[in-house]
Amino acid sequence: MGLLVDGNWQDKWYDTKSTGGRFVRKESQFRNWITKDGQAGPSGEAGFKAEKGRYHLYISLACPWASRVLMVRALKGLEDMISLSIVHPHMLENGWTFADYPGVIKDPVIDADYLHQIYTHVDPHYTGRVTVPVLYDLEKDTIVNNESSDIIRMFNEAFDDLGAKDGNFYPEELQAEIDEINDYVYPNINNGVYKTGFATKQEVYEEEVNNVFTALDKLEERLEDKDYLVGNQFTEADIRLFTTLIRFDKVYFGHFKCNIRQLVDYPNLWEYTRRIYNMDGVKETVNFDHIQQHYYYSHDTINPNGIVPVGPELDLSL
Ligand SMILES: N[C@@H](CCC(=O)N[C@@H](CS)C(=O)NCC(=O)O)C(=O)O
Repeated sequence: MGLLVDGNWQDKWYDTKSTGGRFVRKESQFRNWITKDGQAGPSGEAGFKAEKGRYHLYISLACPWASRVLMVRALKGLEDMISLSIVHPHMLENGWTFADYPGVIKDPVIDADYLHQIYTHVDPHYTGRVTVPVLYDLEKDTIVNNESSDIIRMFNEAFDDLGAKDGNFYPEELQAEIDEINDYVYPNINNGVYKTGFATKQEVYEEEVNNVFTALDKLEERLEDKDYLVGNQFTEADIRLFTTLIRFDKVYFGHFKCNIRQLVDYPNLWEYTRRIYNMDGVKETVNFDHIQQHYYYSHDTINPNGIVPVGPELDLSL
């Protein structure tokens, strides 16, 4: 685990000392948008027109943020238009790597050993964390964007005229409600499990774990008489919640000590998770081996011996 400082890799764990035991996530730095006509998107510069074969995606199958992007790529049928690299599940002293492991897909750009080389390839003085997902422009040889919430919005529509599958996960009439639920789910659940697991003070942990379960209780209620979070149709809000929920009992319950209840104890949330898991193309984006290997083996401050648990067994059938 580490970061780049002026282009130099440093092996360092997250700093929670300066924040009173709290994990504070940094903003992603590459924020350009692929658009239908190459005009600038909501942030960044123009010049990234949607074209088949021009863009490449780096992901980790373990990562819930990268998995959102992989999921939308599958749901929109973009596999033949946007190529893919998958990193090794273990993120250790060199960060994400392309070392051999079942499921790893190597880097086509510079045959990098480490993902941080892709970051310094486009910016030799980059300072910051080296995260997945990364959306790369093979034509301009640069990173377009490394923020999953942006990338899923571009995939939702930018390739529609080039043969992407039907389906709009951010329809105009539901945008306000989707934004509102995202603003609740992100701090309390998506990032809430990380704030719980990475807390280095008891009182911070307790505050965060209670937040996570208060939020799960609320969502359980919300799903009492509906199948999806917003407008009773499957939207981006569900995609963003799902990639955290599918990891919940396998890693967040044990490894991150989010253990007041298991997800299987919530009838509505558990059925909802299974419903989405069984949608066309979704289960292929979920790899429990990479998920468990990553968290339990990479975070040696939390689990120093790197023992990866065998359970729990999950029945994800409908
Ligand atoms: N806000 C980013 C977060 C991405 C992120 O933190 N990814 C994790 C993997 S789950 C990562 O690569 N972490 C490496 C690090 O923090 O050094 C997004 O949503 O794309």
